[in-house]
Amino acid sequence: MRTHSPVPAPQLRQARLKLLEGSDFTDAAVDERLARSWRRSLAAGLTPTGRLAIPDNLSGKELGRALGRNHELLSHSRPIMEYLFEQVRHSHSMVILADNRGVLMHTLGDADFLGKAERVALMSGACWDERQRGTNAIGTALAEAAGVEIHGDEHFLERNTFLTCAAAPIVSATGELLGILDISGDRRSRHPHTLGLVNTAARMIENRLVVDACQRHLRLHLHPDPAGIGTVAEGIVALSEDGWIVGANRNALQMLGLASADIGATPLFRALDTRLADLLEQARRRSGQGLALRRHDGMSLYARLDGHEPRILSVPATPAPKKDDALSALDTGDGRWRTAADKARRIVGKDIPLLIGGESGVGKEMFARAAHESSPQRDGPFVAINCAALPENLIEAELFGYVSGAFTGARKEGYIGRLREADGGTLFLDEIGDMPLTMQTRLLRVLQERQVTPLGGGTPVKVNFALICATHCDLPAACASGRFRSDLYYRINGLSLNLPALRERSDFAALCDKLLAELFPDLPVDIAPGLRQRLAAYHWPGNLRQLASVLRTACAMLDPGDTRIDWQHLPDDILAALQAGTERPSTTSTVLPAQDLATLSLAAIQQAIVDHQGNLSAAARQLGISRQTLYRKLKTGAGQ
Ligand SMILES: Nc1ncnc2c1ncn2[C@@H]1O[C@H](COP(=O)(O)OP(=O)(O)OP(=O)(O)O)[C@@H](O)[C@H]1O
Repeated sequence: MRTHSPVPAPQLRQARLKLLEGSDFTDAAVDERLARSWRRSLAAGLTPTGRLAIPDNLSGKELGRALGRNHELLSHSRPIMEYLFEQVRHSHSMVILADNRGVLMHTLGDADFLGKAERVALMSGACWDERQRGTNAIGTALAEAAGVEIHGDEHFLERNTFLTCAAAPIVSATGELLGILDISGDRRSRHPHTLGLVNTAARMIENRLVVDACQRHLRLHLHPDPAGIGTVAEGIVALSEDGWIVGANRNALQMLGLASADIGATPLFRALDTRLADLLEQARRRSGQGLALRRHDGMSLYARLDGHEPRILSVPATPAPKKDDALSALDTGDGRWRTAADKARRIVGKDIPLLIGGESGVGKEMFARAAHESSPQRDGPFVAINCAALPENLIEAELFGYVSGAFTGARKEGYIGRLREADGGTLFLDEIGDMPLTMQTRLLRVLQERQVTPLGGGTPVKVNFALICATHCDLPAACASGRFRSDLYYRINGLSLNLPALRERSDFAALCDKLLAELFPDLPVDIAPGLRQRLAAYHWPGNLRQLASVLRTACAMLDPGDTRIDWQHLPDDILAALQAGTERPSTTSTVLPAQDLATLSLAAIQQAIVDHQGNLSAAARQLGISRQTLYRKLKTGAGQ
């Protein structure tokens, strides 16, 4: 556990003996970390010459699942492990990747050493947690969350003392310990630079993971020396659209004086003497050249800005004060969503109609309900009508009601209609752009006169409701082409808000946690970190509705007692999309070009219809969209 020359074996053996006798063994031979590790080994019930209590290799099936869970880590580590192996080839060594439980995932080794290694279970599926194998580089690096070298007799178990090992942790963009990279070899092959080599390789893997996980974010590549940017020593910071640090590698945390717990909880301006808007302005002025930054203590840092330009800069750089209402209960941290909620809060109860735009499934109806529940009329009814789903010949009767015997098939006692049902509460007209023109005229009259006349005559009845409309379509364009009455458009558009598509949101992880907590309030289900990153990069044509449906299905696939969603639990269509690489590609914009998106959506819809032998309802269910939405998307080439 050192970078200088190893301590002679007899001295170490004597210190270990003292430990076993319960006397003080700490002296120059045993550094602090090694002493801690030996004590942990002893506390786990191990003795240096004792036999392993339980055979701990994972079965083939368990290993397969572990490999699935660590898919991202493995795919980024493999090329670097191969490179590393080239450096140590013919030195009786092997390169090992272990997961965050110490289970060996992948090994590359010299043939002559592999046989020896297998005898002590240095092979895929074996677990090298300290509690099972005593002090060893992999287990101890995990326990200490730091790079360590364990040489010869520093190993707690006698059977492992022929080894020399150096291991370094691999940490995710959000500070989670993902696994351990290790070089193990015959103790005679020890090289003083091995730990440095492993540490560097682990940082290279981390940098790849951070860039991959934060593809859709603006990234700051930092170093105190301009020449350090782009090297393994660079710091990488990912920023949300509203200027919060949402990911970072360990180099960056060190450069900014932050801890991993600060990721997601720190705005950029708290770490650096700049705000996101100033940074972007500087980047624009210096077009492509490096940026000069300063920490609050005056230390200079140089940076390069990479990734996507935020689309919205007008969001507040500090989080809005926590509001205890139904809208804040839906707030999972996205800047654009929060801005929309703040605006909605200002108009509720003020007789200003709200018009909510956004793609299908972004949560327009949930937003409308929450706006109602955050309003003074929250104790009144919330009446939701989907204008696209109502058959044209029934819509009039449904909305305005009718008197007894108004038409064949009408209820004997008549019907007051949905508009009157909303009296004293909120009327939510979903897909208002799909309302037939004749109906638009009647609705406009109701909104102007504030009274409803039922079909078949009868006296007009006063109504009083707050109005919220939602649409996926471009209403100004519909007005221009005569499909929507512009006087109605102005009447319903007191305040218009656009909710962001899921792929544009910066709070994917928090959103998943919220959905999972809602689905399983009593079970702490989570998503394997690698998979979560890939899901975050997917383009989600069905938005939150699709995400909720995928998580629901994945949860249903969990074995009893399992609480982690991984690749094998995903529905086939998502799995295929992720494997085919149809996640959001890293373009220079946070949003896919509309044309590409339409093509992808259409392809996904057509595939779903084929998968379900033409059954549109089943295809819509699989995609997590309504049947009407599926029809519409087919009609428009998946454009809206
Ligand atoms: N904030 C949220 N938290 C949790 N789940 C949400 C949220 N918003 C939406 N969802 C999920 O997405 C589904 C669709 O939401 P909603 O019906 O509000 O979307 P929409 O934009 O009105 O869709 P459409 O345009 O197709 O009518 C909900 O049933 C719910 O499962």
